[in-house]
Amino acid sequence: MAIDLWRHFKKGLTVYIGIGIAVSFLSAANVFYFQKLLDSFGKTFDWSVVFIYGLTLVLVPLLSYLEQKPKTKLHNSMYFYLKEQALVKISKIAYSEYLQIGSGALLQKTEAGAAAGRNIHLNFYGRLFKELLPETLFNLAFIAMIDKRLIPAILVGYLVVFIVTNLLLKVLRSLKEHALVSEEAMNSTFIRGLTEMVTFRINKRFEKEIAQYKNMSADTTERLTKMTMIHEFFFGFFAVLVALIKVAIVVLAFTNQITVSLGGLAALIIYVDRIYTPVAIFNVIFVQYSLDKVAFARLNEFFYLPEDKALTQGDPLSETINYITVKDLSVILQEKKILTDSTLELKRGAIYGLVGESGAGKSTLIKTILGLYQPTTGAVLINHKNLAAYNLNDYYQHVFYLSQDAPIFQGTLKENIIFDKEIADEEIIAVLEKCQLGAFYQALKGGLSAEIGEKGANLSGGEKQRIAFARLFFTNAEVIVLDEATSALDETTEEKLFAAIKDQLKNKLVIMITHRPKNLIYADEIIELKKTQVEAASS
Ligand SMILES: Nc1ncnc2c1ncn2[C@@H]1O[C@H](COP(=O)(O)OP(=O)(O)OP(=O)(O)O)[C@@H](O)[C@H]1O
Repeated sequence: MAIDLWRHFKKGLTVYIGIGIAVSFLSAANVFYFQKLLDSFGKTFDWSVVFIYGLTLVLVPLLSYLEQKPKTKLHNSMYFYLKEQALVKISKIAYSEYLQIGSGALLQKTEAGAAAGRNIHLNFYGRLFKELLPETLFNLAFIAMIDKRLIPAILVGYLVVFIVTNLLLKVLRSLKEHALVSEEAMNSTFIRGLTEMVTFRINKRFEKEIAQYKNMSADTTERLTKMTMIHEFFFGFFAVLVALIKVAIVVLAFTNQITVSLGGLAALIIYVDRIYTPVAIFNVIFVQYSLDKVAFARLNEFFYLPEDKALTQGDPLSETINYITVKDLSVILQEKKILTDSTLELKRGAIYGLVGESGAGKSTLIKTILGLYQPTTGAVLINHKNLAAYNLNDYYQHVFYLSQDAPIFQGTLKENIIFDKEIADEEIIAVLEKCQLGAFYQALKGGLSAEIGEKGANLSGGEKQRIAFARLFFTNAEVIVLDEATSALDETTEEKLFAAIKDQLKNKLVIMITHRPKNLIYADEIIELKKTQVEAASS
């Protein structure tokens, strides 16, 4: 899926470019009528010329003001739209691809890519079509109306300006490229430092990290300063070049080598600025464009990553899930055999305790049952029909899953328990009591609206697990998957929690991964997973 900003912002871009073309035309026409006025000075007085001159003069600032609205709208919405699309992509991306992208790197990629996408469409192509091209063409057309013979000389001027400025900009480009690379490296060091506070502090890594950041920042500052100086030199140099052309025109006119009226001469001097400035601007924005293209291409690579089509395609699943069968299942991930020929028969109404040494593949088995990983061979059957034939979004209506990683997200306590369901506060509070979180809730400032930090910072591991567990009371799913969901709880709390959820688990198909043999008393059947093989054992 490539992002087509042209199509999405067609209306805004058309208005923006349309107004720009009108402004360019009116500015060029204004000089033309100014020349007419000068040439008729002291001879005739034509009201219509004065009127058009005045009108072109007044309309330019008016339209320039109106242009600010589509421009500002596009500037913000293009950037936000690209980031919104990154969220849409994450919602559909294949799980195995998702695992390969680091969240820090993705954050950087989307920030830089969204800004680059906006620059390419608005600041490069937008400016080219609304300003640079029309300004050049309209002004050339009006110059031709003064004297056609000037056009070839102006075109030679273009060539000279283009070649000279291009040479300078090659240096600018290489500097910008290096500055971008060092800025990226700085950002990763920065993000790493902010997110890995505890690991870096205990391992005494911060000193090195800060020194590294300091060095990089000095280096980048140096490059950015150099870049600005070349920028400024470029515009200064360009201004001298245009000044020389203006002097040449005056000399040619005064030595009668070109025949031109006084008004024509004044107009020519103004036109020279207007026809050469777009070349200079083009050269500068082209350098930025070629760099932005790289950042935007990187974001597009992310947009092209495979999506999990099974999320929306396939048969609907409305009937209750009574059976989950794992049949001759093998899973290979990154050329590593994780599961081999595993076979299991699971029924609704039973709790299955899934055990096995660390790395045996318990989570991988669960994730394959959840449709996150695809079987390499064999299949997962839902009510005796291949899971691959079903639409996963429908399947997830029937599934409740607590992962072994921190299951808390940034948001309020209430959101973390019921997501966007509508449930009375008293009901939620009663569930918190059942989940052994009564005292925690009483002490919490802000109650259910209290903000819980990213990944549940400020909460103990056990509190996080119990909050996530509270979700179980608000689900209608008949398949319950608990992946070491109580590993951080002490035995007494865990016992109380299991006693409280007993009724919730009745008539459900429950798969419970656990490393604690004691927890197996809750299981009707124990499944022992050995490395690369699943074996069903008796309860
Ligand atoms: N996406 C992946 N790509 C490659 N290898 C993976 C992937 N996910 C897991 N593995 C590997 O598969 C093996 C099984 O991992 P898994 O997490 O399923 O084991 P587990 O039995 O749940 O372990 P634990 O009890 O420690 O949580 C491990 O060796 C792990 O490194």
